[in-house]
Amino acid sequence: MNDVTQVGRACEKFMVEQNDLSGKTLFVSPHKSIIGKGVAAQLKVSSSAVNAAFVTEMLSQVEQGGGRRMLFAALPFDSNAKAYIQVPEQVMVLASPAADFAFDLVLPVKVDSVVSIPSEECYKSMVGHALDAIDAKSLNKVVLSRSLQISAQINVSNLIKQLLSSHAQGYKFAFHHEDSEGAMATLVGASPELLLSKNGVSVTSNPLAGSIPRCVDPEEDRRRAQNLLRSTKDLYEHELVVRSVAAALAPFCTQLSVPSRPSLLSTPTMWHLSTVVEGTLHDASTSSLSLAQALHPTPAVCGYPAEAARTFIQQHEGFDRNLFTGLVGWEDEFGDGEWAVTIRCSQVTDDKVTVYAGAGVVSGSEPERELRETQAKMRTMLNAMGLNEILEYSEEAYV
Ligand SMILES: C=C(O[C@@H]1C=C(C(=O)O)C=C[C@H]1O)C(=O)O
Repeated sequence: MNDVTQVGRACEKFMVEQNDLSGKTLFVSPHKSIIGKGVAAQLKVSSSAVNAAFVTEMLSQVEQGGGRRMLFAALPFDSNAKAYIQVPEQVMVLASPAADFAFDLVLPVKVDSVVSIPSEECYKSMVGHALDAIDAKSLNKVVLSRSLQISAQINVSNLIKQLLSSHAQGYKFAFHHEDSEGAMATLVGASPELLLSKNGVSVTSNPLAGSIPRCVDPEEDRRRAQNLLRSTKDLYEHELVVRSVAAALAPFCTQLSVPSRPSLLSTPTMWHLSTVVEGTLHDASTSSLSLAQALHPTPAVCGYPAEAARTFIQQHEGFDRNLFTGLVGWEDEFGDGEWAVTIRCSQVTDDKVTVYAGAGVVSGSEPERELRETQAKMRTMLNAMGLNEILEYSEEAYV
């Protein structure tokens, strides 16, 4: 693989110099940027058919310029839905750009219509139903989401540049694919959540759960963060996720380190409870994607118990999550790779963009606050598109 340090800030230069990033596949983590040009092979298959042997076979069949052979993939929330795999003709591995370069972008975007599916009122009543199911002991946690379907023409290249310049941390991605209606689409996002990374025998997962929107007033912002760290409801919501991640990784590991308390992680719009789980694999050849699939969907995006939560989501959400709350990332021919949870993202087509967000519901959750949480999470994408005015947002809910 290219020496990331030698390449230095070449990626930043690359990003700035390119007028159009829209044709390229990107996965930019805090450490390195993987950029794919051209398409040597691509597949759209049922997610349940994707496994390590499948990926090895696909990589072995293509010619690829660059160092190690690599592929990108995006897998859906639902294992019966389609997964997308793409082997680029050429791959560049570069240092990640510092997020302090500015773009004079975001031209006004003309919005023809905005529809929330489900509507905000329906979202709140769905949270109410979930609380009834939790009271009745049918489940402990369910993550409920909604989508904003916006008729507008979004410049994907500008959107990616905005996300790169405003999110130094986290995982920025752009993945081009043919959507369920056969239209060209791009999954674009800046996810704060690492499902799994694997390098040799080392594995890391960084589940997030338990969240509160940030505040422009620094004192209030700090107060919210401290309240989150002490919130029994959020600590419980978080613990369910960490337990499940640790249990899924344990069979593959000789050693696993799981901190006993979460720490805080921030994005420009949110505070999250965060735990970094680190392990050592029995077998260095276990592929990153197969490990990521063993974890997915964690209770951070589905719920607990998983089956009851999945059924609740199918019966109530009323829209197709598709790649939202799935996973996106890359893997090389040795099985090393990085997989982010596809949250804080949008699906962009020629004339439409869909923005998604969800929130975990446990005993003690309140419908209005969960709705506010989805609004704050949607701001990651809306701000980057220059559509900050679309949602009415009230700070009052947190005073
Ligand atoms: C579902 C989303 O986020 C997930 C839910 C979280 C929560 O409920 O606290 C936090 C991080 C994510 O795991 C989203 O951002 O849309």
